[in-house]
Amino acid sequence: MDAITNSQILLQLRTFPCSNVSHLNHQSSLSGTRFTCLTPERNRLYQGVCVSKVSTLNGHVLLYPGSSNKRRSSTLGGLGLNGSITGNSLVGKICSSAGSCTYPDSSIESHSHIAEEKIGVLLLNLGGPDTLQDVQPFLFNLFADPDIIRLPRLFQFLQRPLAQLISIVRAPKSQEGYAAIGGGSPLRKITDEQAKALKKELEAKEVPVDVYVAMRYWHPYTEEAIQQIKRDGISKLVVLPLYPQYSISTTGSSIRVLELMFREDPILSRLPVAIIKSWYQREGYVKSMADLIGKELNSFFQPEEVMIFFSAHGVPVTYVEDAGDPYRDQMEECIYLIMQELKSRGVNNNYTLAYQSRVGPVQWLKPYTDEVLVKLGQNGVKSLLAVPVSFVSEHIETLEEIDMEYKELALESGIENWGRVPALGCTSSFITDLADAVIEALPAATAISTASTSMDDELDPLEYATKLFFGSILAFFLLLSPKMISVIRGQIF
Ligand SMILES: C=CC1=C(C)c2cc3[nH]c(cc4nc(cc5[nH]c(cc1n2)c(C)c5CCC(=O)O)C(CCC(=O)O)=C4C)c(C)c3C=C
Ligand SMILES: [Fe+2]
Repeated sequence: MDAITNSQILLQLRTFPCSNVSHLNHQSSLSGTRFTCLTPERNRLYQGVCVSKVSTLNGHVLLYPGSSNKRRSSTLGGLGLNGSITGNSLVGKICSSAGSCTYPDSSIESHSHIAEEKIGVLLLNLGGPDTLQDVQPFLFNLFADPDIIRLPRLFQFLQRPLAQLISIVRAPKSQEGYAAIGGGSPLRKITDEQAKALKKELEAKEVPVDVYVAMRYWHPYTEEAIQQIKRDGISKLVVLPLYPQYSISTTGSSIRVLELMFREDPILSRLPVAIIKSWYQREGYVKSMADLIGKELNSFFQPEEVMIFFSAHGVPVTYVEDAGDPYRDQMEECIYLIMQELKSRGVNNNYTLAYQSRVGPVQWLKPYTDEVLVKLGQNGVKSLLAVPVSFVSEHIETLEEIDMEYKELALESGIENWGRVPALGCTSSFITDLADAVIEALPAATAISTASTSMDDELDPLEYATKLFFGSILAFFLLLSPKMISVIRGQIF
């Protein structure tokens, strides 16, 4: 960026795919030089206003501001933390507020301010226990999340006691799993390595950033990362979940926590933020997955005979069917894109998708991984390549559930040749693609909106008290009922 003067660093894009920008058709009422940019990757038009000049540097498209110092609207993806969840509409989009797009103040203020711009990248992940002693408190944090155990509003006051109960009952089984993979989760170490690799890659692309790791249920907690971001004086932030597909229970939960923190803090609420909600459809990711699959297929004696078995983390079916979680749609599209890429390379293997890791008595997304493995074995499939597709790092569900439990089940069911594709980790083509995603998101960063969200909808106090009273009585009897206790013991854990 050495050749760019301060006033020129307004916006920076590199091969900006329009699918990553929300509300492209929105027309600004403010005057400014129009521009159109044909994105080389997808051959789509990218349009905007209020930009006086377009040029390129180091492969980045630079958009220069108009002369006004005032806040202004544009058709660039203006971001808030309160993007709504609407099925496929999230596909490939950066979180957008209500469709209005705003240049962040920091981008159009004085030159000296721009010169001080410090970009931060916040990696979101789930977190995992470092030791076996951490397992129960980690599980408590997880089950206390209203995006993981989704209680009706009336029963939400039971969230923490229920989390305490479930975490204590579940802990021994989880501890067994973590003990089998070395006594703790490798997630923190791998995520730290990914953070370092991303920083290095962005520096190589002449976009210096600080990268932070924000775990949802264990250290380093999201709150810790955000405090560090404040201390470091970050002036623009890109939020990048390490989940390729969006789910209410993963990316959605972390964003909700961020939203709460940002809305309450006068400094954070003015910080321009861009959130990349999902990125499973990015060419770099799809190609990196196809590379890994192709490589593992070649380790089989007869690669073309191998069934490619995509195993995705499940979610309860109500998330998708009642709460509008786009996770299943995104997962199916993701598998389709990976298979298209493999076909273009001459790989025409049979493939299937199933969902793993269900917890509790409710129905989860089907088909279930264990059931499909048994059926495939019974149907005569002899070679199978498992592809974990919800995560980009190794953790308990790849190292223990897939490599141990599912492998054993598959071999017992008649499958003779078993293989598993490793998680992407720090694969260089993947890290490069994440770096590109960050660069593409930067121009759309905007300060959090102060508009109210659905979370602000308050109940009438009398209605609330009544519901609480009757809810408590009902919950008390439910929890004490012997039938309920046996259901919890027998079916959930
Ligand atoms: C009970 C509900 C759960 C939902 C819904 C859920 C969704 C979900 N989770 C991941 C990724 C991970 N889950 C991990 C651990 C984990 N998850 C649950 C429960 C739900 N997950 C539990 C109880 C646990 C603890 C482990 C266990 O006891 O089985 C992890 C961390 C693994 C580690 O190594 O520590 C990840 C990562 C996704 C992607 C997802 C929805 C799409
Ligand atoms: Fe999980």
